[in-house]
Amino acid sequence: MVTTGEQARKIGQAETFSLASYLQERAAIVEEALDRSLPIGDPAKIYEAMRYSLLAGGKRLRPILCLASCELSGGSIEMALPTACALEMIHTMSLIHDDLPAMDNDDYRRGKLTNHKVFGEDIAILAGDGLLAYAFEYVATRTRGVPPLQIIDVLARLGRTVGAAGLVGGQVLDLESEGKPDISAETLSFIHTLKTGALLETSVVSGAILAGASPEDIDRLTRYAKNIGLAFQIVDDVLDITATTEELGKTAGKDLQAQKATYPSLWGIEGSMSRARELVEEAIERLSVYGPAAEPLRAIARYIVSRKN
Ligand code: DMA
Ligand SMILES: C=C(C)CCOP(=O)(O)OP(=O)(O)O
Ligand SMILES: [Mg+2]
Ligand SMILES: [Mg+2]
Repeated sequence: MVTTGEQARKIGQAETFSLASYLQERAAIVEEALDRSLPIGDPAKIYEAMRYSLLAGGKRLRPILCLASCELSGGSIEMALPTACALEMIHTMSLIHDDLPAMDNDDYRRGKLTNHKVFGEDIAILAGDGLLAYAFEYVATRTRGVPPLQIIDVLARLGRTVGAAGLVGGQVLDLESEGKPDISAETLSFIHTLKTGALLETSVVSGAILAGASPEDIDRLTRYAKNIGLAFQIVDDVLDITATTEELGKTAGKDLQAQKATYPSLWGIEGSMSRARELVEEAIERLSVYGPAAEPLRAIARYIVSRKN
């Protein structure tokens, strides 16, 4: 059974749960923790490059999911905050590297020039490496109030998530699929699941593990997370076509330009959105046993399909 965290209970019982204020409040907690997590060291240049991208804004969805799932599972924000920061460090690394000329070659990210445009390709590669390594150090050295075996479990899952069995593997397949718009829906879902879904899934699951959730709860939350992970990337591909560069904070229309295999290239915009909505509805059904305490996770799932950036 799930022990409901005090905060999750309060939020769940509120008559009108406001996602906007919830996201704003949680993003502020994450923002402050990220700022504190990485002071400028020596050599200053690399720390500046790492901080430039880590603190460039963004929705902070992965850390917010981790905190929400930890609270739903009876844990506290404090327990999950180092892991939440680490998830954002890893995500930021993936964006810095994804934007490099050798990969997607993008000039803008989060409304600012990309890391390599400001610091050069050499430093951008190293800034990504630095963030990735620091993420693991940060979880290992800063997590408090959690049994060591649970911390090790989180570290192992982070490693698997970011490696060839996860994000890195997905990025390889994404690059290899360029110029092959006839790719199968199964292959495309597999690419999405690895390059984007894996980290979103680990964001949710790591929060539950830190809180000591039961295997049944971890299984339920994993199913929820797999669905929202895939839905997230489908919507990301749709937004690349329907949103403006200004809204996205990154150059719109890049997928078409690079002849990426995407959901809209296979199913069209409406077909893709209805698949994303279906996945989100299924994700929400998985949470029915939790009652009002899971309202934040339900609202985030809906937001994934309604978001504008
Ligand atoms: C963009 O993620 C990257 C992927 C994996 C599609 P995001 O929309 O969460 O970016 P941000 O962190 O800038 O909000
Ligand atoms: C998944 C990772 C690691 C980076 C972003 O993927 P995409 O290349 O599909 O997305 P954007 O650059 O459009 O954010
Ligand atoms: Mg890419
Ligand atoms: Mg890209």
